[in-house]
Amino acid sequence: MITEQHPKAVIVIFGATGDLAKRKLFPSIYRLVRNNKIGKEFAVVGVGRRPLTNEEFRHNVQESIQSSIEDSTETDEFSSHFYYHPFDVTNPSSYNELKTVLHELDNSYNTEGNRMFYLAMAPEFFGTIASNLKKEGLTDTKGWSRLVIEKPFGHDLPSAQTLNQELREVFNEDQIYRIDHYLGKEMVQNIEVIRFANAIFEPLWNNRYISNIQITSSEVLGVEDRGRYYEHSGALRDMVQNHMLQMVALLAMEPPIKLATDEIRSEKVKVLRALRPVNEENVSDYFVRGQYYSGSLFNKSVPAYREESNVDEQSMTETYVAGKVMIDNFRWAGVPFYIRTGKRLKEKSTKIVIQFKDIPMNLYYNRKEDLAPNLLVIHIQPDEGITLQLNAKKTGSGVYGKPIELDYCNNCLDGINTPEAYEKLIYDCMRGDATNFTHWDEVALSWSYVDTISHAWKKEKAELAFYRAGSAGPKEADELLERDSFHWWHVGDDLGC
Ligand SMILES: NC(=O)C1=CN([C@@H]2O[C@H](COP(=O)(O)OP(=O)(O)OC[C@H]3O[C@@H](n4cnc5c(N)ncnc54)[C@H](OP(=O)(O)O)[C@@H]3O)[C@@H](O)[C@H]2O)C=CC1
Ligand SMILES: O=C1O[C@H](COP(=O)(O)O)[C@@H](O)[C@H](O)[C@H]1O
Repeated sequence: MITEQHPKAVIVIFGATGDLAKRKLFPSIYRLVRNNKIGKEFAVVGVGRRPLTNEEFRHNVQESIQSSIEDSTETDEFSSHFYYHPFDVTNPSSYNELKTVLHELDNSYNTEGNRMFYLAMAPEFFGTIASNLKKEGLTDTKGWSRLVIEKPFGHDLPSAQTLNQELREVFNEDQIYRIDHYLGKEMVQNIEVIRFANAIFEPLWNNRYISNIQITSSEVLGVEDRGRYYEHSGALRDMVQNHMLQMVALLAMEPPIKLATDEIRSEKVKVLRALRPVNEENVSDYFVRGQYYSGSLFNKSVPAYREESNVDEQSMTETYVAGKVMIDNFRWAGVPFYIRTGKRLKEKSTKIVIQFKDIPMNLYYNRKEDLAPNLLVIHIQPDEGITLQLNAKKTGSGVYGKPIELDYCNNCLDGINTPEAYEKLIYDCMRGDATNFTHWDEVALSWSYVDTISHAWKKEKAELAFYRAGSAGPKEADELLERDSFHWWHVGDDLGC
């Protein structure tokens, strides 16, 4: 049930001394308060093992929100809603004390027994925390109890199934909010509106008019201090299994009968069910994996992946993936969805390009040149907007055409400060709107698609395409499209913001 504005709750953050809490969660809660999305009826309890006092914890919270502060007089009031409760989450006896704390805060902040348990910790703790919450009665409350879990949700289908069973012993599916922060991004949410609110696109949104769709998510950062995690994950599990396949699903799904959580999720599930499986024999026809070697970015030398800390010097982990995803259904048969994502690339950019088929005959364009295709570009980040590439008459005499771009920039408009993905998702969870969280069926189907690829790669150890840090990725990713007579588009670099 979606509740109205100003939801009330006690938010328990497990992992409150960690990186995610500091960089994303505290600032997001701050912005929700500042923007009057949540009122005074909330409290946050941080859990971690470090022995901090409430004052020290509040100081950390204040530090983390520095860049979002508009009025510094508000920060003491804001941080006074934060409490710290140190314990080791594997110790069952500590949960009873937490229960008492939550009960007191429910009363002091009039939160009506509503509780959000946010697991910002390594996934091996998820099952233990959930079962202790139940055993010690923290979920027995007169309000709602919701569990928010961070990725990774398992590392393959069997481990995800085990984790899901553990969680489902305590929480129903509709109490579990699996975060995919891409679903909180403004322009990812805009995909549905662009598609379903525009008469000019929806009739063309199929294999009769679209030749291919390209989704690129490129990063400048390397693995930073996450080598230990990333070695077992790689770009396929870290980005493709979740964010990239979610974008594919949103682009390819049928219009839902209404904008309700279950309807949208069920349309996404149908897309994931229609993904053409890749197997050991054909994996190299569909997917390329790469790893960066040393190079330079913004005039600074950067090391190879194999030289990063906590990374094996013979590592075969992919830091780059390019793939051709086929959706075998009526709407999309024959239309490749090309995806690519990688670390240490030359720019930070997430973009979707929809390339329409050429018109049947070229009357206007310079005959020696290829006709410029119509492109619809959805700029996800850092710029947010839409570009439509059309053909228009070249000024002057003659009947020559030239490609022109119609740009709309979402984050250039005065006064518009796009909310952070986490800000929106925390708010959605507090209001009970699970639309932009992933349902178990989506997670399971994505894992089963990705698992066959990683099994195939394990067997064929040799195929790893190396690319220079600071480059656009391995040439093998270009060849993947060239085989289909396409190429990656690099369009509308910025929207003039
Ligand atoms: N950081 C990011 O940008 C992103 C992170 N994630 C996911 O979010 C989760 C957290 O990531 P991140 O914040 O980076 O991790 P960190 O390693 O920075 O933080 C881990 C947190 O867990 C706490 N912790 C660890 N063991 C215990 C224990 N036994 N009992 C109580 N607390 C414990 C630590 O507290 P203490 O040391 O005080 O015990 C710390 O607060 C991970 O699942 C990660 O994959 C997902 C997307 C992005
Ligand atoms: O989930 C993850 O996403 C980030 C990229 O997110 P973005 O919002 O900056 O595009 C990625 O760096 C990280 O490895 C991955 O775990």
